[in-house]
Amino acid sequence: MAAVSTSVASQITNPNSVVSTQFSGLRRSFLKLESSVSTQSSFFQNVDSHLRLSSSSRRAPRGVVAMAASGKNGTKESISKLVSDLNSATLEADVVYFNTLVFPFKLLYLELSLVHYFITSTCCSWFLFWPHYGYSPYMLVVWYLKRSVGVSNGGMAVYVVVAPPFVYIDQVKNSLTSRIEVSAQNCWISKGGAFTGEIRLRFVTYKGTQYYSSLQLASVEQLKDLGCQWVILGHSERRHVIGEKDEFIGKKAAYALSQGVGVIACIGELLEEREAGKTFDVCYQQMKAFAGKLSIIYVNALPSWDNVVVAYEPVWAIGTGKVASPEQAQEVHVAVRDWLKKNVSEEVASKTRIIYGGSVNGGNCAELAKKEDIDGFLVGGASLKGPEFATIINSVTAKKVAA
Ligand SMILES: O=C[C@H](O)COP(=O)(O)O
Repeated sequence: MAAVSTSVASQITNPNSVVSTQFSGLRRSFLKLESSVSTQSSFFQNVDSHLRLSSSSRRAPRGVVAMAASGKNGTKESISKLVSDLNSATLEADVVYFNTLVFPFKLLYLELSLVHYFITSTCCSWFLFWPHYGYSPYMLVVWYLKRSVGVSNGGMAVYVVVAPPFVYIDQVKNSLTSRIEVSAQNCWISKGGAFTGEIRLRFVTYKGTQYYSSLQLASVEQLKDLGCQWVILGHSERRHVIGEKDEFIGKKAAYALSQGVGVIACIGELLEEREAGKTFDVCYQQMKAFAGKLSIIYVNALPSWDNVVVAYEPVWAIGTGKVASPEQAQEVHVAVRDWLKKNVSEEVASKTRIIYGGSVNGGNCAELAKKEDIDGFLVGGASLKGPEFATIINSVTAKKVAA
C-alpha cells in the first residue's frame, strides 16, 4: 500500500525524473535517471506517463499497519474520526515502475523515439507520425506486461492496513477508502463450530483470487463477510493477558493463511526477558511456532510466507511511550531475518516484511524507518490520530523512495 510522501509526489510530477525500481527481496530500491535532454521535457513527460505501471510486483511491498483503536481507546466516535482523517489524508497511489521487465524496453524505446523524433521533426510534424511509429507498439507491450504480470493492490507500493476492534470492522470497511485494507485483531483457530464469542474466518477471495478448499466449503465464517484481508495474531495482549500460547497462535496463523488471509504475526519479549538477555531466544521461539505450523499446511511445498508480515513488538514498548531505539529494533529485525534465513530459506528471509511496533509516533517514525530492516510499523495509540498516522505512513514511503 502506498502513502505519498512529498518526495514521491515531486518525482512523479517531475517530467525530467525517470524513476525505476529494483527489488532485493521485498526491499525495493529506486534508481533515478536524470534526463539530460531538458528541452524535451514534454516529450519525456509524454513518454514517461506511458511507461508507468501500477505496482505489479509479484513480491509484496513494505507495509504499514495500524492497529487502530484497541481496548479503551476504541469508540464509535474515535473510529469515525480516524476513518474521516484517513479518507482525507494525502495518501496517493504510489505509482511504481516495473523495472525488471519494462526498464530495458524503456531504454530501447526512448532511444528509438529520440531517433524518430529528430528524423521526423526535420521534415514534418512528428506528432503526425508518433502514434504510428512509436506509441502504439510500445503501448501494446505495456499492455501485455500488465496483463501477464498482473496488477496487485490497486497499484499501491506500501500497504496501509487498519485493524479496528471487531465491532467496528463493518463501520470501517463501509466508510474507509478502498486504498486502505482492513484487518481483524484476532481470529479463531479453525473453521466453524460451537465456539461462542469467537470470530471465525470465511475467506473466499483474496486480492482477487478465488480460494477453494474442503475446509472452506464446509465453513460459513464471518470475517470475510466483512471484507477483512488481514488478521493480527500473537499480539502481546493476546499472549500475556489472555494467555495464548505459541502453539495455539501458530495454529491460528496456519489456518488463516490456508484460507488466503494475510497474517500479521506478532512477536516480542517482555522487559524482564530483555533484561535477562533472552530477547533473541524469545523471538526465535515465537517465530518457530509460526514457522512450524506453516510447514504443516504446506506439506508438499516450501511454506509460503508471502502473506505473512512479522511484527516485532517489544512488550515493554507497547503503549508505554518507551519506544525501542532504532538500533535496538534494527538489531532484533536483523536477528529475525537471520533466523528466517537459517530455518526457512534465504528467499523468505529477504522477502518477508518485518515491521516494528511499540510507541511509534509521528516524532520517532522517521528515525526508525531509516533502519534497513524495519519495513513498516504496527501502530497503536498514534494510529487513532489520522494526520499523525499519515506522517508515519509517509515515513515508510519516503524510505522506500530514498532506498
Ligand atoms: O496495539 C498496538 C501496538 O501493540 C502498539 O501500540 P502503541 O503504538 O500504542 O505502543
